[in-house]
Amino acid sequence: GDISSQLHGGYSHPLARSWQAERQLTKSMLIYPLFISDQPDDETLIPSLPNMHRRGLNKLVPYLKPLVARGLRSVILFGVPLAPNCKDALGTAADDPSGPVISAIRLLRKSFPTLFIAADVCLCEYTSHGHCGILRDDGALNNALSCERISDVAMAYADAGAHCVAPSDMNDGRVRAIKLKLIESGIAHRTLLMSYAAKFSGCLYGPFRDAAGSSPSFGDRRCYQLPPGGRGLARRAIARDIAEGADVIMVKPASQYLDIISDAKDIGKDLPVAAYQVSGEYAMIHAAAKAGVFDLKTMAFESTEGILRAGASIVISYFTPEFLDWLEN
Ligand SMILES: NCC[C@H](CC(=O)O)[C@@H](CN)CCC(=O)O
Ligand SMILES: [Zn+2]
Repeated sequence: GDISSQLHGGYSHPLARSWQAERQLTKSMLIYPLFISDQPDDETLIPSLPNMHRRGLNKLVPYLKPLVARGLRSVILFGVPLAPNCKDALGTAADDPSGPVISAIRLLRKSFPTLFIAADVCLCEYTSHGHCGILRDDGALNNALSCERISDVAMAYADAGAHCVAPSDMNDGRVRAIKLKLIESGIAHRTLLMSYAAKFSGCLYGPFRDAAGSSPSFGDRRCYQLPPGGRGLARRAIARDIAEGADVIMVKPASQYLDIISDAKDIGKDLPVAAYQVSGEYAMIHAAAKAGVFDLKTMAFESTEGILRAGASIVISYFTPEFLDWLEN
């Protein structure tokens, strides 16, 4: 055939193959999720999430010290309130000043001055009903009350010193509500707003819900997380959150939604796009590797390279500790 039919020469050498990628995975792209227990000495393995633990305040610094030394740059905090009867219809415990997330923000800011600390903002870990907001009598989310409450929780985390607040609730207009309060209180200049803009309902969050005790007590999240087929809705939600002041747009889950990551980069070409490889994706890769389908490390990289290829430059990944080692060698 003519000369243009010959491509092999462009990627026959390993270095030339690496040049074909627009983005390479680096340690600074990784955000590591942490489950913070309200029991100070807790350090409990999470059966459904291989190698993941929930940890109390007394166990956090010793655990993170070697990871920060190996290049950990960022964490995102999820509270796991275990105290009996601490959950109510408003998720009051979410912004308890002595609660797990606010205490951990203060502790980590003090202990690791260079660590970028993001706080997930939602109510589902703290509400008696397990939904990501405040409910109406008919069981649907009360949008106005939920945005008011979510933005209050975001403010509490930002006031405590979080570098980033990340609303994962999917209430309409919560990004605007948070941004307005950040501006009004004069801390918008030091707080990054990362929106879970396109977050889909589905079966990939089970292990997380086991870990965080955040399953809905009735119904599901199909009326506020996006329908898996809703590409247009995702594009509209991404455009809306950018207009409302999001500094980073996140897509979640990741591997089953690479087209959405690509859309997010297309719509938000002037913003960094993040993707969250969720608990179900992570557990599935571990299960398949254990079953001998593929090598764990190879698939951890291959799935993440696909997420980067789609347009993400930030990855929330439970593989972060391993990547710190794998990227070193
Ligand atoms: N606020 C929703 C939490 C949501 C899971 C759910 O829908 O219950 C995600 C946390 N942001 C789950 C993350 C994961 O599965 O890893
Ligand atoms: Zn939630």
